Amino acid sequence: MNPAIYFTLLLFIPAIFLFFIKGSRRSTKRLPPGSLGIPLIGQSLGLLYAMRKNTAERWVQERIEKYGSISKLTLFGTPTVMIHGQAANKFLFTSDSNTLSNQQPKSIMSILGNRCLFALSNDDHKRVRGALMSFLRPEVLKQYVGKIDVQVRMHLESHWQGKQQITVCHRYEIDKTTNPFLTGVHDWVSRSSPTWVPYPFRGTTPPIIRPILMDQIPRKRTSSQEAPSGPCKPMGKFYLRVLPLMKTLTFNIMCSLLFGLEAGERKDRLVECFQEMMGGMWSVPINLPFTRFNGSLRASSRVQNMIIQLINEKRMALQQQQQQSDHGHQLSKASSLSSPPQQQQDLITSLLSIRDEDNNNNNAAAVLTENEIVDNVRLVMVAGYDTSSVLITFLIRLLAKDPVVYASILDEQEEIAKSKASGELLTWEDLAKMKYTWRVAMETLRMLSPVFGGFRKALKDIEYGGYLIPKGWQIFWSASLTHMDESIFPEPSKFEPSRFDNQVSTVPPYSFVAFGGGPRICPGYEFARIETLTAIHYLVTRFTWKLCGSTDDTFSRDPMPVPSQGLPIEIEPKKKSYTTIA
Ligand code: HEM
Repeated sequence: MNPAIYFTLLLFIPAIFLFFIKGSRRSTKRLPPGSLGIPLIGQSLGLLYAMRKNTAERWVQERIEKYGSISKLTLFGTPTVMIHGQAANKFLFTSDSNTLSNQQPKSIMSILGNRCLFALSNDDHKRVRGALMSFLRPEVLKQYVGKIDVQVRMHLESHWQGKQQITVCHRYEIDKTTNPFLTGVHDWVSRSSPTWVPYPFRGTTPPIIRPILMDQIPRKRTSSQEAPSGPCKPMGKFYLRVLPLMKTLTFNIMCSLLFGLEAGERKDRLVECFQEMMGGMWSVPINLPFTRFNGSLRASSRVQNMIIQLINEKRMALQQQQQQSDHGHQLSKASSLSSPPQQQQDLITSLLSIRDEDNNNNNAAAVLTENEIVDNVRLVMVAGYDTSSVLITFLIRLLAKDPVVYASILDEQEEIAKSKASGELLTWEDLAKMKYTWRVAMETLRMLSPVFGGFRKALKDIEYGGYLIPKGWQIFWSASLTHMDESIFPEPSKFEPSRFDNQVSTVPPYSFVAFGGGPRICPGYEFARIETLTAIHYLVTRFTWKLCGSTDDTFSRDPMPVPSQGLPIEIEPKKKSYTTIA
């Protein structure tokens, strides 16, 4: 044989050998069982329908019974592998960033921006997350317990206090010239914040004995809303809807801690834009002038402008502070990421203050770009708003239905309240004493995780559980099924807070995943804990409540759990309240 041909063949033999080996290996890997369904649509509608109908857990369970703990399907336009269980969670939360990346629906990513944590990986994710944690870590957050306490009390004062009964003073015909928003016949309702209520209220029967729901009362108030004279008489019970109220509360806490924004016109504008932005978060990402997605994108850019304005103001304030301190003393520089001074500041100021001190000079570069601050402040607002409000809402429902849990929580909270002077704020140490209350919260999250699950994307072909997950496919995990696994949580349908008596030793790793796990585990855990415990403390020590309407456990997912009608309750202030509003 010609030696040239001989050597060429010799060179190709390993490549040919590798090709066959690789080919034979690939052929041993099978795609998981299940059907991809109709292209692009697949099983998306089935899952969304089940979420709405409060049967999502059953939907996932049925798939597992049919195909086992790993199956393929199509969700939201992408071929997907659904996996579940403790081992699956470990795989998802510990795989390196060359194997899996985070994956979120397109609508969410377009609204939140491409520099938010959801979109980042590797070093960028570490750097930005580290910066956020410099504000969200417990050692820093503990300074803010008092600030959150003030927000909770203000909320109760304006939205709960005096809302047990409505009193109507006068019935008025309002014409367009008096108030263009409130034409027709209205009742003047006299409470701590008087408002007009349309008459006849919802239908033909007299409004007198009809329950009036908080958000059905017109919001617009004008100078024409002067209190009319005349005798007032009680007109019936006042119902509060818990979920919208808890959303208001968590939003206010965010505004105060993230932006240093307290009540006022600016905050009201932000609420409006924020709510519009949230409206299209899970919408079909079709960007046409009349779509929900489009409205949400526009609201998101208005929120962005407001955050940029706040950034500019806070940057100027920091520069002024810096000039003053340059005259006084030198700031100590201890670590490579210098933390902001340990005085209270908001998240934006904190993020602006973090400098990369590797270059060791006064003009060290900021660790985050302006875009990164905007996108991540917006992400924190979204991630923290829907989740904690849902947890507090479902705790309120539980306390109305479970007298044993209620009595134990009340005992714990009254003990703490008794140790405080009137009007004294709660402290970090007080929260540490609320052990039982937090166990109840954890058990509530186990049985009803606000975040149903999430997605990751395979960055290369992965072999998992004997099957192939091809590169580019997404992986879907659901918290609830591991939470209901009886080999991990015996009698999973029983509400048993003692499962969390000593979470580290009693709950195996990667089994309780309401906050996710691994490098992307929720950084807002402590924040959520402080808000929840503070809210429950003041609620149980100052009010009693009972559920109105349906008292069963139903809710729908949108995608967060929403109890029927937002959970209407009837409240009664306590005669003896340990904590008075300062
Ligand atoms: C009961 C309350 C909460 C629950 C159940 C919850 C749950 C979760 C879950 C499941 C994830 C996804 C983890 C993953 O993909 O592996 C997450 C991520 C996140 N959460 Fe929370 N969360 C809560 C409250 C909060 C609060 C109050 C904040 C902010 C103050 C917050 C900020 C975030 C952020 C920024 C991420 C993205 C983290 C990353 O990608 O690195 N969360 N949360």
